[in-house]
Amino acid sequence: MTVQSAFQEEAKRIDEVLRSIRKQLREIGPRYTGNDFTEQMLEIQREQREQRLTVAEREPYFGRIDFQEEAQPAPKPLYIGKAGVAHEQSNEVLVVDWRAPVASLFYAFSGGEAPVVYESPDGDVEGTVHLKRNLMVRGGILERVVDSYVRGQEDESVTDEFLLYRLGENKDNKLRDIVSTIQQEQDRIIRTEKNKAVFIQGVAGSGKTTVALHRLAYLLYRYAGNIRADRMVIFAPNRMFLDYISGVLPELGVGDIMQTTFADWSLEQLRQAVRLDEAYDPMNYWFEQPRTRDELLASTGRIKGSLAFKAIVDAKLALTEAALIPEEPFEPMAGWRVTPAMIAEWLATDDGSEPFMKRRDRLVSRLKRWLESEWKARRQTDGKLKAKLNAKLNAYAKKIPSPTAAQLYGALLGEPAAKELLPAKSCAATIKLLKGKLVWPEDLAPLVYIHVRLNGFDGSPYDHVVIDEAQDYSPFQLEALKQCQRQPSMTVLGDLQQGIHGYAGIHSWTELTALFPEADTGYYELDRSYRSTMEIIDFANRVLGGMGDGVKPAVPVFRSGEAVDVVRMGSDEQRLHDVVQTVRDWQQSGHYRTIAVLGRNIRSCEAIARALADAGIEAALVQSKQEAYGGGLTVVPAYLAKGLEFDAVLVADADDGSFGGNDAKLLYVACTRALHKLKLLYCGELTSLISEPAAVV
Ligand SMILES: Nc1ncnc2c1ncn2[C@@H]1O[C@H](COP(=O)(O)OP(=O)(O)OP(=O)(O)O)[C@@H](O)[C@H]1O
Repeated sequence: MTVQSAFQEEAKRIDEVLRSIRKQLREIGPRYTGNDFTEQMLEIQREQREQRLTVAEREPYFGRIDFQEEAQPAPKPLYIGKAGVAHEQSNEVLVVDWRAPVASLFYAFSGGEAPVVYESPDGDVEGTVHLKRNLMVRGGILERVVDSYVRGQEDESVTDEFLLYRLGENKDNKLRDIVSTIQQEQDRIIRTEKNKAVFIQGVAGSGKTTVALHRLAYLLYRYAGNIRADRMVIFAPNRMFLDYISGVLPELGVGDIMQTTFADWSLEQLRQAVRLDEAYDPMNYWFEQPRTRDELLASTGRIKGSLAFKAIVDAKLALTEAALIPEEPFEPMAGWRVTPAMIAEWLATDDGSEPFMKRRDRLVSRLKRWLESEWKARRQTDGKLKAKLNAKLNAYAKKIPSPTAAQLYGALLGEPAAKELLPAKSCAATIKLLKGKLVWPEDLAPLVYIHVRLNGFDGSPYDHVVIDEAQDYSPFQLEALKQCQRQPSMTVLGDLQQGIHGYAGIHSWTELTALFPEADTGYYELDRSYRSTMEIIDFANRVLGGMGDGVKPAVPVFRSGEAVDVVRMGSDEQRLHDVVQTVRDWQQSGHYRTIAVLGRNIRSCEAIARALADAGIEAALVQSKQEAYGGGLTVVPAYLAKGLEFDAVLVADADDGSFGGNDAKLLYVACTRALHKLKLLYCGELTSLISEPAAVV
């Protein structure tokens, strides 16, 4: 078949499918707004169907795979799209949902005539693939048809032409879905079973965030009825990042998933009983200037996030639990007596995993009931006596501890065990803050952990938890989150090579994987980077290369672009002048939709933003509390750009004063934000992290 006739064949089919979709949309009819419960339920289903059909109307499908099941006489074409569609009358499947088992063939197939297998609910299905075709449909119009595999043709491997086409496009201010080009290694992770803690170590731009979001959509489809979107949660590093990723799930037909930061979530759980101390922003402190490895390792954030610190917290909680049983009996009147042994027995009959405060409340109710029954058994009637007995009960109940998380944490920090781990100065400072109901980010994990142990989790246990940028999490944070699930079902993703928050986060994945039983844990690595050109990835790999053993270089997809420029400036003034000129040139070229100027710290970025403003160039200066990312031209400290991407990136201060020998990860993060164009400027000495003189012009 010629390319032209293939195009015509597909264009005809698209028209037919679109006709069916539009007919079905028309037939859905007017909205129901009445009070009948059954009708309301049906209306929810109609609404969901309408949403699916609306997505399908924009782009009914993006792929076709011709699969011949074993024992079948001929191959059958299967069209894969974001939402499954059946014919309105015959019920024939017109489009297969990308999450359906058979669709995995489209993603997993890598060429060759050998039989392939996919897992269906009824068992493995074997067969052969005859055609793999990508189709690009925009606004209902077929624009491109690319065959990546045709059985019997000489080149039997699947080509990446369609992927390269997608990667070459410019980006706007929102991350996009990748359903049409999910790669085999990504698909494997997306389709991993639910009840596991899945860890993904992936190089910059390997699609970790994207994969995690697609995995949520997959789990909701695969385990429909068993899990719910409103019992899933995504943890991201900051609110701006949440805004950046906010478009992906709706595009995949998924709503209602909570998306939050660990800080916001913890403060919510703590019912806003404390606030973050605005006077201390750890990022401003740690990124103000280069820091040594020893400084990072000795940071109080690392200690408070450690399992050793959690052990102290657990010991304190155990003592609090033991104190639920008072030393004295409850004896409101001579001969009316409940002994500590009886109380211990009452408590022991409770479910041991019940939060302390619930057990305490239950105990007090039990004592009340006991008093009532004694009252009746002894046929008492004197109202004054009753009031006296109740007062005694209240006084006794007061002796049973009921601390808040902040009180218990503050008490713990005053004890020798805490001071053995933490500097006494730090303990005293935290206690002082707590008195003013203030905390630092590093205190949130212990506090929320204690709170949940004391009071229970506020809400239904989570069906699935996603943690993005997990290299910045501590073991204690994960322990706090584990408490909010009945069984581990998590997707935990990150990149140790981007672990720039070494003062709080992990230094090896085993710090987190060890928290789960091996049988419930999956670990995957993603090495291919889809974001940047080969030139940018090679350059970024060299920045990391200086870190020595254990570095896994990113493997680029074969997408070539311009060389990376490293340019020396004679003075700081000249440097700012060049920033303005470069930005102006890039904007005028019309090649880039998103441009970022990155600086080492907020001071450097403020100077750049001023220089741009003086030149009449509008730019958004991003600070740590930024809520949204608007695209266009952005000036942002490198540490806040993590997770984002831009068509063109200018690193404005690549000198050795800004990026010291210990800052390879930070510079790597900065360089890997660029899709198509990367330029670095420096004054004086170039940072030693860029060792390759050939790269310097
Ligand atoms: N299979 C794919 N097809 C097309 N684009 C892809 C694919 N995988 C990833 N990408 C693109 O690569 C870019 C990087 O993806 P993403 O941000 O999810 O990566 P990441 O691993 O989380 O990156 P980082 O760690 O640097 O933040 C995005 O533009 C995404 O759309």
